[in-house]
Amino acid sequence: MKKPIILINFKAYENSFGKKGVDIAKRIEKISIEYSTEVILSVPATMIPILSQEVSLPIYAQHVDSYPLGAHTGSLLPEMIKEAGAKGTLLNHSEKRIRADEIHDALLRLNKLGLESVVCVDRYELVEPMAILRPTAILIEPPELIGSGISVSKAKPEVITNAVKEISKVPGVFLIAGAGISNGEDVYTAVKLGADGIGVASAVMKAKEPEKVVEDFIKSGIKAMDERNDRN
Ligand SMILES: O=C(CO)COP(=O)(O)O
Repeated sequence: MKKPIILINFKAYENSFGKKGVDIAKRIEKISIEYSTEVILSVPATMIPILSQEVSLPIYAQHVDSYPLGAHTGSLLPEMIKEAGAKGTLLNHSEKRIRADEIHDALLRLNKLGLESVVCVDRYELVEPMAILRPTAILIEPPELIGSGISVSKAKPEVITNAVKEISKVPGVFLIAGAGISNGEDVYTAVKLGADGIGVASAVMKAKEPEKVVEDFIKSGIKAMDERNDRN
């Protein structure tokens, strides 16, 4: 993953899929290329094949099941998203919680397949226990702020600073902060507090000009990383 990490969760908005989904992905790709950075798009499963072909950005699923291949109707398995072109997946988003044993099993599979993984947690006490299962990154999001327009950076900066302390115990796992991220200032603050980047959905997916919002995020993330002397 490239810092500052900007992860956009498409969720299931009306413009998350179909032609509108491709259009928004392409607009984000254009901005990302302009700033020589990388924006991760976590998209509905149906969009993985087309977006993996049409845009050069890393495409993630939003969830995978941990069942083995076989008789499991309706399942989305790590092998399937890999074959569809995904580079990784979110796991345990607050809108798609799974059990700890399922997270463990899914991570084993994903790591074996060479897929990246972002495990979501709702509190800092879960950062270290999840990080030792070796995901690529942990995404910390207080659920009450998700979709609120009030950012974790402003409303609960201590969630980020505590999570940063916890992640430092497990070298090699990135920390992403999210929930309510709305503007460049929110991104700047999150990164200055020690996060490797941000996760966002509504501020981008509901925007009239999503590429402008993403540009503001990228510029602010780069500025904060440069001030930390920590950009790669
Ligand atoms: O859930 C989120 C990203 O995974 C955050 O959602 P919002 O950016 O809408 O608060």
